Amino acid sequence: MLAFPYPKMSYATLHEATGGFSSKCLIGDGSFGLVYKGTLHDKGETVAMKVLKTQERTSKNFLAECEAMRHIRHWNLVKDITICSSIDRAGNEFKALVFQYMPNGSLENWLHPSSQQPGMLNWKQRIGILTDVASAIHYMRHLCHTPSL
Ligand SMILES: Nc1ncnc2c1ncn2[C@@H]1O[C@H](COP(=O)(O)OP(=O)(O)OP(=O)(O)O)[C@@H](O)[C@H]1O
Repeated sequence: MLAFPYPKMSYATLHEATGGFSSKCLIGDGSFGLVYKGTLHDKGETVAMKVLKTQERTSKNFLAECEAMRHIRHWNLVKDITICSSIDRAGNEFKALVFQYMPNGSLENWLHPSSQQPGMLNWKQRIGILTDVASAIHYMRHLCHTPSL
């Protein structure tokens, strides 16, 4: 088990929040894991949770990544709420990151809408996004070079 300095969520809480990791709650598939939308029943809060793929679950970098994310404070970067490091019902190692839920979908889909979708962003909005992304990258670069991390 990982030692983590703030409250972790249990597997049971995440299981309940997603109706047993139901396909109806599946909202994304990234390189590190599947992303589910869930509702925390005690708080009524909607969250996104990234359930790490098997090969990532044993990664020694997991805790280091969580620790780095704990320091992120930027208005253009999603906040992580907590982690779950547990054993699932089948007895396998289970690791997930829990984030604030972003209701507007993927930025990629906004920038490159499919042919069925109207292109909803004008150039002024696109330049705004460009500036925001540059600001977040600048912040992350600075954070990576901070000696205390
Ligand atoms: N906090 C969130 N709120 C809402 N949806 C999210 C959130 N995080 C991820 N998603 C959805 O899940 C998808 C996959 O996210 P993820 O971060 O795993 O991968 P990615 O950034 O799209 O790609 P990669 O992991 O390859 O860099 C996103 O495209 C988005 O649609």
